[in-house]
Amino acid sequence: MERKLAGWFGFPPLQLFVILLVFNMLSQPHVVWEKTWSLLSDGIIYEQRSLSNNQDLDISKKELMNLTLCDIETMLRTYCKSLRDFPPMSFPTRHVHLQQGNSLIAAGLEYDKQALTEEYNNLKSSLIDEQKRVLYTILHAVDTNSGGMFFLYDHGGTGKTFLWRTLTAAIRSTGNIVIAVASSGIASLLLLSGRTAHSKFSIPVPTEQQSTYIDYLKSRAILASTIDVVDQLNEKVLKSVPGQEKEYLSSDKADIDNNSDISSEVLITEFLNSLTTSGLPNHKLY
Ligand SMILES: Nc1ncnc2c1ncn2[C@@H]1O[C@H](COP(=O)(O)OP(=O)(O)OP(=O)(O)O)[C@@H](O)[C@H]1O
Repeated sequence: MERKLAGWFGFPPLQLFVILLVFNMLSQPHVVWEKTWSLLSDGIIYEQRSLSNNQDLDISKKELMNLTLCDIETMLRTYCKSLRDFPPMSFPTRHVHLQQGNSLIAAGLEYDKQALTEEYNNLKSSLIDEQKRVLYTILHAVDTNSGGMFFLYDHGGTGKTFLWRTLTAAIRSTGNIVIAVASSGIASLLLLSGRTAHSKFSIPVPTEQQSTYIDYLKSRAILASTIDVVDQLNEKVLKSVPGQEKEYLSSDKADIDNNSDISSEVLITEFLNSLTTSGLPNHKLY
């Protein structure tokens, strides 16, 4: 099970566990948690030691489990979910503050600069001219501390995220901080160490029925549209078109390699139907 968690889709295990929870793909999350918690907590001791600048920092098993649950709870909140939604999953008994100093700054600087420099050079070498122009314009604003607000827009699949990754690697490789935020949890997964804006900046999300999350943020921040927002709008507009809606279904199945770590039970039709892929029209399988 641990090997599967580590291998699936290339997500870090903790993030993958959260995604499986959010998509209700674990029938017994607490069993998976009990069997894999040590894998999920991988990196937390290292993180705590470097945040507290104390390489001898000792963390008990109970504390480590609690810290891991805290991380899971924080990630779930970005999807408006909580560990309490998945009983009998454990809930962190308290928020542990082992960190000393400014943990946000420490976390923002905690990158392998050499690896990032290599990644930057690698990504940069394949940029097309238009991407390079945008990259250098923004890097110039950073280097000269002149500030600015840049909107990058184009059709899906034209390389915006790729450029964003190049920019992030460039800036982080020089020891500067990039705060990667997106307006939805799904979009934030595409960004290196990305979080939703409301989670990162602790923007409260209203719970009144009449006000929606989008309306709330619209009055406070400029949002870039993400694929899921575009899909929602698309659906809304299509619903307002007069006439009867007709849905065409595709027939297909996942081609699972025998040696693959991906289990066929995971790739259920409902999950495949929840995916929208850049460059492909939305679809429904049956
Ligand atoms: N300069 C490039 N060199 C190599 N591959 C690239 C380049 N630019 C983009 N790609 C690849 O093209 C694909 C689409 O790019 P990307 O995901 O960045 O597009 P996008 O504009 O962010 O799409 P969307 O708006 O749908 O999210 C990705 O697989 C990405 O790795």
